[in-house]
Amino acid sequence: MLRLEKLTKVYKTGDKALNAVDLDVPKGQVLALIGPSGAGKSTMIRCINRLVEPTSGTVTLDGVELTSLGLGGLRKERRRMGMIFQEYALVERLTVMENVLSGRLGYVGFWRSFLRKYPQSDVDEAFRLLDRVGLVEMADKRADELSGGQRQRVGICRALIQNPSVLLVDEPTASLDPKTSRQIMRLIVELCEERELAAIVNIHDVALAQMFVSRIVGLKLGTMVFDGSPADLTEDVLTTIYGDEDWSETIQKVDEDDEVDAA
Ligand SMILES: Nc1ncnc2c1ncn2[C@@H]1O[C@H](COP(=O)(O)OP(=O)(O)OP(=O)(O)O)[C@@H](O)[C@H]1O
Repeated sequence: MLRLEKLTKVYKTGDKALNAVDLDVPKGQVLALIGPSGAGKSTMIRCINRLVEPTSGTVTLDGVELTSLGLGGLRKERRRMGMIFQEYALVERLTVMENVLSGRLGYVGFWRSFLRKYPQSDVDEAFRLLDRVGLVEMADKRADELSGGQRQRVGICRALIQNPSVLLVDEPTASLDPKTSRQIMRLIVELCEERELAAIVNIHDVALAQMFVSRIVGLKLGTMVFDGSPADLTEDVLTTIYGDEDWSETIQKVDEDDEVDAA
């Protein structure tokens, strides 16, 4: 279970990016974080693993308070937080297998990681994960030979091989076409269910979020203004989060897409 209590971030510039956010994310739950540009979504994800230091408030993961840890303790706890990024952040000249195994760098010793010599159990797990996401045939390909969707699958495997308890996912589909975006969201949700992982997915595409996750949190100017199910995300709620627009198309699109999927 991931718990945020009164999490607040004020940047040096005076920008109040997060305003006393309280949030519990239980195991196995995938939560979509929506909100306009500048609402504080990236800041929230980065405060959880302390890539950005919160100004006040606490973050607790499975009973361990991350916000009070020193550097050594934080390094250890970061293993339990898998990150998935919009731009994949793969090492282009390394193979798919090497990129996946790099997720184990927090566990293996300095020399092993320097020589890229991983234990056989890690290699076996990497093969299992690649098989699960349909990429086992690609294990020896270089990362720069892959399509966007394939790269994101590698990014997912790299996060999962860490054996995390939570996934922090930043715009996973922003660079992907609509069909691949759905496949990636579906995969993330399925894997979180299978592995009982909590996940926070920062996502701009509201319809995509509604289609796949059971809980949506809306941020506006650093404050949580919505926490509910996709069905509760009405036009009025979207207006509260994003401002005045005609939202009927956005919401309607979900129903139409579901029909296409079912066909
Ligand atoms: N390093 C920084 N220094 C100063 N202010 C920052 C910094 N990073 C973000 N901010 C400010 O904090 C607020 C929240 O930004 P954040 O990037 O978290 O929003 P976001 O919801 O993720 O936006 P987007 O959807 O565009 O990525 C904004 O006002 C932004 O200008």
